[in-house]
Amino acid sequence: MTMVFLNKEIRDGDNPDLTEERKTATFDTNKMAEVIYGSEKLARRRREISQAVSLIPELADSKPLPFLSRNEKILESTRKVTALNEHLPRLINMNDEDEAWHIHSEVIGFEGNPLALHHSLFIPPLVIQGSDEQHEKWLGRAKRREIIGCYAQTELGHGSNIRKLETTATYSLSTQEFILHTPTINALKWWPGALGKSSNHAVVVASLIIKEQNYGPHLFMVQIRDEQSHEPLPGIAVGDIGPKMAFNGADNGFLGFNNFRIPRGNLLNRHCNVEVDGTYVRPPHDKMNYAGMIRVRSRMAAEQGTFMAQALTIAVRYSAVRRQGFLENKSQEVKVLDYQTQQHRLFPAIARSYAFIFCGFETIQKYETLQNEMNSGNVSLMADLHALTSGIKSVVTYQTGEGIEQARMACGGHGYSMASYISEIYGCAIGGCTYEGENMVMLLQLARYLVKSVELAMRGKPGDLGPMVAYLAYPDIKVDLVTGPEAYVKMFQHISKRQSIKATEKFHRKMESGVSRDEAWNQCAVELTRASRLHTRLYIIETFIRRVDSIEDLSIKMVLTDLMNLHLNYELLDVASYALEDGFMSSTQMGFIKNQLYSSLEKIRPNAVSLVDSFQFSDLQLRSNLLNFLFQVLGRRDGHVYQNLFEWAKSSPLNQTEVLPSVTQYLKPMMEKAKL
Ligand SMILES: CCCCC/C=C\C/C=C\C/C=C\C=C\C(=O)SCCNC(=O)CCNC(=O)[C@H](O)C(C)(C)COP(=O)(O)OP(=O)(O)OC[C@H]1O[C@@H](n2cnc3c(N)ncnc32)[C@H](O)[C@@H]1OP(=O)(O)O
Ligand SMILES: Cc1cc2nc3c(=O)[nH]c(=O)nc-3n(C[C@H](O)[C@H](O)[C@H](O)COP(=O)(O)OP(=O)(O)OC[C@H]3O[C@@H](n4cnc5c(N)ncnc54)[C@H](O)[C@@H]3O)c2cc1C
Repeated sequence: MTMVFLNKEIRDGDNPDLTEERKTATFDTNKMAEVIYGSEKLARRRREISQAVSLIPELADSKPLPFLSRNEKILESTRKVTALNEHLPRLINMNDEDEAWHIHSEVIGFEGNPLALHHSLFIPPLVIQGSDEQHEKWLGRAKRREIIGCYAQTELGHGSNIRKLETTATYSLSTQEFILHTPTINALKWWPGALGKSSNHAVVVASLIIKEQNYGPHLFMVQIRDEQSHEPLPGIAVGDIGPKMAFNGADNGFLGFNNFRIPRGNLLNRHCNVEVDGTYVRPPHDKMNYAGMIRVRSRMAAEQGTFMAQALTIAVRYSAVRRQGFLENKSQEVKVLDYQTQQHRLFPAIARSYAFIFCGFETIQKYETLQNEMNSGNVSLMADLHALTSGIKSVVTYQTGEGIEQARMACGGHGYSMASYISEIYGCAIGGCTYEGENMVMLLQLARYLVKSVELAMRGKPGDLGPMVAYLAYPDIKVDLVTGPEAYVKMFQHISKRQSIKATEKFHRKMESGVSRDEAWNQCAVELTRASRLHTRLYIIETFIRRVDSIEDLSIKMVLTDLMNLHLNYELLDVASYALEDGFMSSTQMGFIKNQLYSSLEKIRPNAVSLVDSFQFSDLQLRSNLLNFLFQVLGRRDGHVYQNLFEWAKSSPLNQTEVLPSVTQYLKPMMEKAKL
């Protein structure tokens, strides 16, 4: 029987320790899901989709994924994604990217699949950079999945420094074609997802050469495999790059061109062009060809926030059923969730998950505004959003990695087992520190923007600062943290401003002492990245406060206020040394922050399970309950962990036979030999 209590679904037969947690929570998890996902409709749609997926057996994993070999993983992810495509139009709104993302994560898990990049990195650059005529030619085919594509930018020798990509696209005046060529091994495309074995088309980024002049990286639509035989076309070398830390259900690949010709019309030319006579038509912004990367980065905060939320759902539920050690009552061991250290490990990460998701919705909206403006020829918002998303991408991926690793450790030994699924989530999430721009490189991009802003403020032009950096010109007025969130923001603004100014001044001093600009920049790089992180963390705090301010439901507002206070105190404590250094923060204030932090942990404790339940991840999504399989495992909603761990172990392929060949071939002879 299911009893609904503030929508927390207390189910007969659930582990009583979890039931107890759900009963004591002070808010309605459906209402919280509406805040997390943006509206009642969006949250409800997620539940409906999860429910629909759970009723379609062919969308379930046919075996536990960690027991599969690489080939089996690719076969399984391809089976599921093609089966899913058959059902999609019935299950989701096909124009809704969030619904598509959600359903893929239910069905595929974190292993990746050969069509993931088709939708997220092949179609979007075609939409952004392709002309109407090019949309006519390829977009329909791509959307109907008549062709499969990927995004091939990174090379063996260059990823971060796009300007130095070595793949060339040389315009031939005589044939009006581009000749794609890979001049060296280093110039092989390397890493693109789904390139290795699955795609037959690629958006290829290559340096455009016209009459021996290099115009820098441009995007080209390239067919790489025959549509019938799927064999590589003559002049193309393509294959898989081998197993990776995660994403092993996907075929990241390499690609080389041997003077491979494509028509002039294959340069994606909505914003730039090469005329028949070789005249180059410039785009409205120098970095227009990088716009697709801003798009992906703008989605990463919400994406990474949900990755961390999944690991935390597993760890918090498990911590509520895991009993070990004693507190006051010596007759019953305590739930490990009652230990302050466990709370300190998990609750700030829950707060960050919420913060990243809220911040993510704002950045996605900002990108949509940019996209609309770009479509009408206005590129003035690009620089701001590039700077902002560069910082956010770097901070959230790093902190998500930290949070997931804490979740793993919080599960003790069982966290280390793949039965927890946390290692797979971790491998996928921390890829984000590297893909879409290596974190240090992107922090330094934001630092360029901060340094310029400080210079403007120093030149007495604070009016020229955008709203995101206006605080760089604010006067330093001491704050009383007791007054609430605004005081925390002001304290953080002071810290961030001071670090940006210090780094800029150091950079200037270096140059004044005769060091070249680039060398001076490098000698200040650590300080500059610190400024970028502080600026970004301040921005995330502000978005959290804005979101909580906008909530009307009192019970939700109260628990989110607790979570926000935890976030404010945890973040400020983490960077307090910057404010102690110049006396802006006193040691009394430092003590106040710590006490607030500990009291926030206590306030959140009764709501912890419901805070993670509110993300409403299905057991399938957490790989914690596979259809047709009894085992699975740590994050399961019903909390029956131990018997399912035992089922999991019994299902290991190693246990399908009592005596393994490793024993008969090697251990037995060794032991026999030792007896002689
Ligand atoms: C549920 C389970 C699901 C699982 C799936 C989850 C996730 C997905 C899985 C896997 C990942 C998938 C895909 C990954 C794809 C990729 O990684 S694609 C490759 C991405 N590559 C990069 O991001 C490369 C990073 N490098 C760069 O972007 C540029 O090289 C860099 C910006 C660092 C430098 O460019 P450069 O041309 O050299 O510029 P400068 O440094 O000289 O700067 C000049 C000015 O240009 C401004 N600028 C730079 N970029 C932009 C931009 N995009 N927009 C606007 N302006 C830009 C820069 O600010 C400088 O301005 P100022 O001179 O300071 O004014
Ligand atoms: C899971 C995954 C999926 C991917 N998918 C795709 C894809 O679909 N398509 C695609 O084209 N690419 C893809 N990539 C490639 C990815 O975009 C690049 O690996 C990434 O941009 C980093 O570039 P890099 O490998 O050249 O790192 P490098 O730049 O070589 O980084 C190595 C080190 O050098 C440092 N460094 C480099 N430059 C600077 C600098 N200027 N200042 C300071 N430090 C610096 C970095 O901080 C880092 O510590 C993927 C990568 C991964 C891991």
